[in-house]
Amino acid sequence: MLRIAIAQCNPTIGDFEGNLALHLDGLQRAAQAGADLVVFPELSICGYYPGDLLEEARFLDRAEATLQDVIDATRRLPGLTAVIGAPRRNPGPGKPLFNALLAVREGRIVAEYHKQLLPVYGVFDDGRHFEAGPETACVLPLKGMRVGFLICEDGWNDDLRSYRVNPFEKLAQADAQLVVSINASPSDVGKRSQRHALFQAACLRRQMALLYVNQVGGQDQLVYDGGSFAMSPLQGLAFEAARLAEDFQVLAFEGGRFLRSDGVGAPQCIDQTMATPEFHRRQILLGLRDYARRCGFGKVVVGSSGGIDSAVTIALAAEALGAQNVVAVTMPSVFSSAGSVSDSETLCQALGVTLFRHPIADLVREFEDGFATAFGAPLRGLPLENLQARVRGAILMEYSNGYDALLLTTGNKSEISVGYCTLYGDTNGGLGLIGDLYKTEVYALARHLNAQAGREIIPAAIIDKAPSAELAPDQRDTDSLPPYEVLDEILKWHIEGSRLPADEAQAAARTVEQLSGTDTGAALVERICRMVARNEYKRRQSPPVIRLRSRAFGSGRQIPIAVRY
Ligand SMILES: Nc1ncnc2c1ncn2[C@@H]1O[C@H](COP(=O)(O)OP(=O)(O)OC[C@H]2O[C@@H]([n+]3cccc(C(=O)O)c3)[C@H](O)[C@@H]2O)[C@@H](O)[C@H]1O
Ligand SMILES: Nc1ncnc2c1ncn2[C@@H]1O[C@H](COP(=O)(O)OP(=O)(O)OP(=O)(O)O)[C@@H](O)[C@H]1O
Ligand SMILES: NC(=O)CC[C@H](N)C(=O)O
Repeated sequence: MLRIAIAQCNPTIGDFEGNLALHLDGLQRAAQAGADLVVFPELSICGYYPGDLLEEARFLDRAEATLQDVIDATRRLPGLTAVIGAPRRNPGPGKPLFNALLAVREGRIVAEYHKQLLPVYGVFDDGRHFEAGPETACVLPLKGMRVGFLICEDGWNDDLRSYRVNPFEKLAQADAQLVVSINASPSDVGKRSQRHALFQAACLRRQMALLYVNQVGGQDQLVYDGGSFAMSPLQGLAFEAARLAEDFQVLAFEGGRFLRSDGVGAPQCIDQTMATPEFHRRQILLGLRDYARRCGFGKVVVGSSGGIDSAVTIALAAEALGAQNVVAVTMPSVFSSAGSVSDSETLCQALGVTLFRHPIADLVREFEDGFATAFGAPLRGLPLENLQARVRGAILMEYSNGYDALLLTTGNKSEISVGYCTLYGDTNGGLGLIGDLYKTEVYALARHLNAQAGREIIPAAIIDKAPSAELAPDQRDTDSLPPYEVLDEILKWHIEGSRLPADEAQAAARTVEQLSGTDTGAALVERICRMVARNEYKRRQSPPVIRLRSRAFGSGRQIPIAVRY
């Protein structure tokens, strides 16, 4: 019987002392539990993905020193093999490094495996710094069992056949009984079930069991969800660790089956499935917490308009960081409705968030006068609308500078897509929480947050009011845009396409097909697609948004700005 510990941890890129502490803690706990094997995630020593930090000699030296410290620590823990991830220098031709898995025991490296499949698509860029490892299986005999190793993308080709090499198949040919895969796999809607389906098919096809250990935590716009799992052809999904939280678990493996750590009976497999709004909530909470913590912010500030986007942002921030660490600012102008202030007050009272009031009418008037005096013409129309957003943006950045609070931007994916937002105005900020949610999904999340809290933390008045930027008299979003129910379907069809779940993809395609049946409908679809293309420049200058779907704006989507298309 093999006793295996899963160290589902949250390493910080470049925090070598912190990452060493995570490893030492994992080793200690594994030894105390009598484990034979403890498994950490991909690049656990330095955190995934360090990008061009991998080009810095000091970074690599520190990674090497930390790895050595972990190897040395195993000397004091006889009988325990640790599987860790680290960059390794490539003495041969090609890229300067390997993305390596090291099995270490009693102060020695007993197996070393180099990732063969280096993803260069979406948010991944492994091929930028790493050389592919040799196309051979790495198998370590352990307590009479043959344990084979893979690193993340290596396991994704058994079915997809996107690469010429198939490391999963190679392990089957090498008679591995148990595959141990170390991963840094970011989560998005549907990713968990995609992983399960893909690996379940591979395990069945090759008749091998799998232990999949994933990193957890937020890294810039990406969130890694953990959800490490054990799977076997005999049992299917036998165990799943916590999702979107650190976890440490011990299982036993014998006769092709995963068992409880004491070797008696099947492990308890708690269903970690989440409804979509709950996944959105949990992913955003973890993303914000880790972003703020890693960047050294204890507090955040948000402009509170009395609208749904700022309300959901404030509610999520209060849950992630504690209401005492969130500050909201209401900044009424001459066009603001009474509700913009009173609804902000009700919201902030319900959440326990401090609300400051900073009217902007006088400031806007000063700008108008200055503009007319300097340029000889009055400021009217869109420039005047944008000025209000920019004055608010400047005030929020003043607060951010003055009180060391991270400014959260409140844009949703619908408006970011079509550029319905003011550059250097409401796009100001360091991080966007709901920028990967279409407006209709923001409403769903608001309702979910209320249901979760068991009370109206987001007042019904905010959920029920017609969306308005309140930058001109009686303005409604529908003056410039189609209703969000229609806009969102067009955008989902255009931006997410086949990456949507089948039912959503069909609904979006159906809406676009119906619209395209009339001249005005077809023109609308065309106009929206053109708006998306024309506003790439705004997105390029906007803050990162927490990624919730595979096609989030940001690092995984590369579209040139200065194009005619
Ligand atoms: N290709 C390019 N590369 C780099 N920069 C480029 C550019 N094209 C324009 N620009 C610059 O961008 C400027 C235009 O962008 P910008 O100043 O943002 O202004 P613009 O996009 O013209 O207007 C903002 C829109 O967002 C709406 N809005 C504002 C605020 C809040 C909300 C809401 O409900 O959330 C909606 C507002 O009603 C209006 O429809 C140009 O004057 C130019 O300086
Ligand atoms: N009166 C205001 N006081 C404070 N902040 C404001 C005010 N109006 C707008 N903002 C800030 O600018 C952002 C954009 O707001 P706007 O009302 O123009 O559009 P929105 O995208 O519908 O957002 P929301 O649903 O939050 O109103 C708001 O989320 C908020 O952060
Ligand atoms: N780190 C990696 O190799 C990630 C790629 C992989 N297909 C995933 O998202 O899970």
